[in-house]
Amino acid sequence: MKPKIFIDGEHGTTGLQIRARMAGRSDLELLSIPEAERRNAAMREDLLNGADIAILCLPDDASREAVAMVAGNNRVRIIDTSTAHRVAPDWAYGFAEMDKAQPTKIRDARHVSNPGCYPTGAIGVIRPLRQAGILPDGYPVTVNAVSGYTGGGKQMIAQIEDENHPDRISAPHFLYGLPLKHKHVPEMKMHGMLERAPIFSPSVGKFPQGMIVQVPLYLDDLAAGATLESIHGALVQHYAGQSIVEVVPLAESAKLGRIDAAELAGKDTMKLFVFGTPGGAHVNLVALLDNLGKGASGAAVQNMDLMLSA
Ligand SMILES: NC(=O)C1=CN([C@@H]2O[C@H](COP(=O)(O)OP(=O)(O)OC[C@H]3O[C@@H](n4cnc5c(N)ncnc54)[C@H](OP(=O)(O)O)[C@@H]3O)[C@@H](O)[C@H]2O)C=CC1
Ligand SMILES: CC(=O)N[C@@H](CCC(=O)OP(=O)(O)O)C(=O)O
Repeated sequence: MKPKIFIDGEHGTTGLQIRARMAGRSDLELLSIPEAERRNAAMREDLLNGADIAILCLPDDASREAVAMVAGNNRVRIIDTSTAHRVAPDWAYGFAEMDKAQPTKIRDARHVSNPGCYPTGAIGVIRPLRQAGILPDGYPVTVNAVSGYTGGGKQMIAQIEDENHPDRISAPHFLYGLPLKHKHVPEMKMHGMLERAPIFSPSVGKFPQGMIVQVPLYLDDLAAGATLESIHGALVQHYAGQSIVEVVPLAESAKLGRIDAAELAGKDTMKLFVFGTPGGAHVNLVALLDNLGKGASGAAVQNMDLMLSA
């Protein structure tokens, strides 16, 4: 029998992209709710309970409600794309490349939380350096990022694309999260293995999909002897043997004059760069991804496939 998959929130930004990735998959049976019934709790509860894997593409509160709807049903496994369960100890964090043991944890989990888009980039560059002993305890990490506007879901898409929207956003690029309490900070801290919460400054650009996450570091505040090469080497070693996260060779990065935030739009991969001048004092770690690809829907499908491989 084919595994039954229900995407709760399938008519939203993340849900639609997951559905598009599943189109043409003859190995799955997709359970679907008509768009007009998307908030019909009784119908959702039936579909959730009829699924082998339910993928939640909902706001945090609605995700918690959906999990409660299947609480008595041990058969249903869940992938939650919201922030609701990303630091919950009994949920597997769905970033398969962050640790050698992670694919097995995801494969065998009943509950998987899909990582945030920004944390995928930040954890992607920070965690390998923590594990390699290069980024010391207590280092004051900062994370600066720009996202495509689809990261704000249907509401922000309308604010940017609809010229008649009452709360229209016309800025070509804007900062937000200004009180420095963004909902992604706890997962960056936990899964980045950081002692101190990073200072996270997000922004949005007037392009639909794509993301740049930057983590600049002072070399002389890292472990003794840290260089561009040793940092790059730690990333290369960490990501050896998989095909989703690419660590761009130092020589190639050195030739780049600029990074295009939308370069990986439509792709489910992530590129990591190490920038700086040999012998210089600073290094800038950069992650490039699609906020809806490896940052959301691509990762959800990757996690679903891992879970189905159990
Ligand atoms: N967009 C992105 O880049 C990323 C998003 N995520 C996360 O994915 C989740 C979904 O985000 P996104 O797709 O962008 O959001 P959207 O607003 O685009 O879509 C959410 C969908 O959920 C529906 N919905 C809202 N409340 C309920 C409810 N109580 N019961 C049933 N359905 C409901 C919405 O319906 P309606 O149209 O009626 O509001 C809509 O169809 C969020 O938790 C978000 O944080 C994670 C990573 C990246
Ligand atoms: C541009 C924008 O608004 N981005 C969202 C994050 C993307 C998202 O909703 O994803 P998570 O579920 O990972 O939070 C935000 O900053 O709240």
